[in-house]
Amino acid sequence: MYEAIGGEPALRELVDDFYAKVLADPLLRPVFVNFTEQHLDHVVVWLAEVFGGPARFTEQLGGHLHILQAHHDLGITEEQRARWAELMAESARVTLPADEHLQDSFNRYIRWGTEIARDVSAPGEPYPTEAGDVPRWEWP
Ligand code: HEM
Repeated sequence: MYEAIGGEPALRELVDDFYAKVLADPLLRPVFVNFTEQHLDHVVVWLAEVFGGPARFTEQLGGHLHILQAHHDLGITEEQRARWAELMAESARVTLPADEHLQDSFNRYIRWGTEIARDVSAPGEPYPTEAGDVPRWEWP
């Protein structure tokens, strides 16, 4: 799927387009008060690994455990999760190949991933101390 998407350059375009939308969104902007350019790089590396590209998130950025910890205690509401997924779908439509199965598969991953982010971020959830491997999304 990484190759079908267009590799890292396509994911970079996707993520740039997406975070411009996120930072302009009244519902999401408050969640991203500590946003840095590095965040963009890390999300590109994460998505690359999930979709079958290089395992750099596992090797260099702390793997699955780090991403769970990064969302701890953010208190992401269902409304924020849904908006995040909606903006990501919009960005995928304009930056990724217009292949129906690819777009569907991408959005199914996003739904799954945002539900995990919402759940791990809930107030009172314990700080994550263990996690499995970074998931690899199967496609088609
Ligand atoms: C598929 C779903 C998601 C993916 C792949 C993802 C990806 C990431 C990654 C890779 C990081 C770590 C960045 C770093 O190491 O610097 C991160 C942090 C963060 N994510 Fe997500 N995320 C997802 C869902 C969400 C949602 C739904 C929200 C909120 C609506 C959110 C808000 C944040 C925030 C605020 C941080 C920064 C935390 C900090 O200050 O360090 N994420 N995300």
